[in-house]
Amino acid sequence: MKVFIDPDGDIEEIKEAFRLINPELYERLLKIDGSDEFFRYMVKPLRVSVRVNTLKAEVDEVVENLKELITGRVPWCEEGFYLSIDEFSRIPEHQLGLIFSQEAASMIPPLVMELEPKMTVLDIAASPGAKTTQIAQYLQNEGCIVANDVKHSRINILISNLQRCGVLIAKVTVKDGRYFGRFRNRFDAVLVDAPCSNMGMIRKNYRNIRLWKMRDCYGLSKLQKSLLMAAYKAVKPGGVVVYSTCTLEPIENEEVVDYILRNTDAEIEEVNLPVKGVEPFTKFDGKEYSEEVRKCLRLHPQSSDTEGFFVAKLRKP
Ligand SMILES: C[S@@+](CC[C@H](N)C(=O)[O-])C[C@H]1O[C@@H](n2cnc3c(N)ncnc32)[C@H](O)[C@@H]1O
Repeated sequence: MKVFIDPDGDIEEIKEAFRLINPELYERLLKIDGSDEFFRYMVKPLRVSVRVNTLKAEVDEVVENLKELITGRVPWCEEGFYLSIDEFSRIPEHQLGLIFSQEAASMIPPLVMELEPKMTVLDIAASPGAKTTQIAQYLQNEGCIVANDVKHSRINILISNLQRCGVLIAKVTVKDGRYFGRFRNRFDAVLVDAPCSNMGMIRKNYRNIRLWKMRDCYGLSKLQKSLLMAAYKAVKPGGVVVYSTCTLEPIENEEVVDYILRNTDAEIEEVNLPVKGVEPFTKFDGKEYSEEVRKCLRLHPQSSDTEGFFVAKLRKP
């Protein structure tokens, strides 16, 4: 069944559509952010954005060539631009690997990993490789990225994106990310762009309204805690672990970060970028989380006109 919601329609009709399609999700969203603006942005089509792949092209050169299509810059990412088209996969810059289609919020995690050439980096849940290719450009193709994903079915797309973008330093592995916990203090930086319930992706595909189930979030939260714990073990002292999701569900976000803060010596740092978020939850649904989680970045779709997103920057002392 194809879901149709008019994003410019009456706000009560938009809310009613959520309630009819998935009452459980509707009730949860009311607790997370019941504002009219939130519901309107939850269904507003996402702006198309791309990142220039500086492994293959200069930003200025691509901007000049695409100037008719560019509608603005992503304020927090020098290489990020908004485009006025929906179907860019046929434009030569894409096929040549000069640009990568990437939602503006999803450009944030690699930006806060403090990446430098020659580093050894673990991307624990990497496919299809948007962030792996971004990490490679900040490493200037010097060093090593272990790009891992558990799903065989998603490995080909990861490899083809790495090839298209000219990434020469990635070693692709197919493991459950929890496996990497055995490599203690090995990596300079680790990214956990975790599998999640995709609540923040409703703007991208309304199908996510129907698919979301609270039941799934409990299992995902458990997996996310174990992946983040493995990542934390694997990072070197002084190194950064970034945790990100495209969901707004607190048990997949603040609760996961709170778990690491309570069970390790991890320190949390603020995400220092020109992007506006909302206050993270320190209390939700009868649970209390560390005050430190206030340093996380929680993006509701209306905060910076992005998908719903969450980022935490952790450091091992
Ligand atoms: C949000 S997506 C990653 C997107 C990717 N980082 C990017 O920027 O293109 C989450 C990924 O986690 C993978 N995944 C799920 N369970 C996993 C596990 N236990 N270990 C490693 N990867 C897992 C999924 O196959 C999926 O590709």
